[in-house]
Amino acid sequence: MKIVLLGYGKMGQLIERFALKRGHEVVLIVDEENRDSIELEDIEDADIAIDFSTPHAALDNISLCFEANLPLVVGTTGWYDHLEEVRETCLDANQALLYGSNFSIGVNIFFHINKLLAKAINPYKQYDVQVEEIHHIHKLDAPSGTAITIAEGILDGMDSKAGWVNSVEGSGEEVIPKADELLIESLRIEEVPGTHTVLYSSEVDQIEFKHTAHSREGFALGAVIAAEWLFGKKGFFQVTEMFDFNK
Ligand SMILES: NC(=O)C1=CN([C@@H]2O[C@H](COP(=O)(O)OP(=O)(O)OC[C@H]3O[C@@H](n4cnc5c(N)ncnc54)[C@H](OP(=O)(O)O)[C@@H]3O)[C@@H](O)[C@H]2O)C=CC1
Ligand SMILES: O=C(O)C1=N[C@H](C(=O)O)C[C@H](O)C1
Repeated sequence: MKIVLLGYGKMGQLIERFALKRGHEVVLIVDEENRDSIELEDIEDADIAIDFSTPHAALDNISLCFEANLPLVVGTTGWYDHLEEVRETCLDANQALLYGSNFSIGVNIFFHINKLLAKAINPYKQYDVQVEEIHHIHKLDAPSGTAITIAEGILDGMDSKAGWVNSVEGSGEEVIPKADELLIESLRIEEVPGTHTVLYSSEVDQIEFKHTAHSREGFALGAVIAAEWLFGKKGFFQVTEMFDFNK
């Protein structure tokens, strides 16, 4: 496939490496410096775009790809407040977009088990639940997109929680969750690639369910596989639709 990379930071550069390894061609790299000079004709002949840019840039990049009829994989997080309007535009204009807060296979297995775990614990009201995410200090958004997906999975399965709230360690803002609010605690430490933990606590014990990324490689390879999966399709997809863990 001829790939346009939107964003060429930590993830964009790694995705290029995996794309080339899997026999694809990177035909254009777009970053903050050249974004304003990109015209529709620069990207129209490509097969697919992969966006790992910034929460602020992602929406503009999505519009550009829709205009150019270019299918798009979006790994960027922090824009999900606009998810519904993007979905409608995508479907109305007969375009193709696949997004995901996390493209690693391990985290997608984690998402699946997280939902099952929440449903299993739901009848046992003595357990309270909390999510913790740890990332590097350069991360622009909080909570992480992955933590939001995990929280949504828990809210789906647990009647005792109605929504989530976020607290960022060291922000100086104290967040005390109400009984029906799920706390997502965000920590920013050095160069941590991404660690997510779900904690169920009762007076007598604690259950910890944890995923630790050792590097960004799983995310990057997953994004290239997602582009291969999306190629030739039309519609609005989530990365979770690529997997069927019930087979
Ligand atoms: N879904 C997943 O599996 C994963 C998602 N992510 C998400 O991906 C995003 C990128 O992460 P990461 O690579 O670590 O971040 P980086 O900050 O390393 O890279 C972001 C890149 O985007 C560029 N950029 C800024 N504005 C634009 C624009 N308008 N158009 C195109 N590119 C632009 C920046 O350019 P410049 O340097 O010139 O400013 C930079 O090269 C984040 O939202 C992160 O949360 C990260 C890992 C996994
Ligand atoms: O910014 C990152 O680095 C990551 N972002 C994604 C997120 O917000 O969940 C995925 C991964 O955890 C790394």
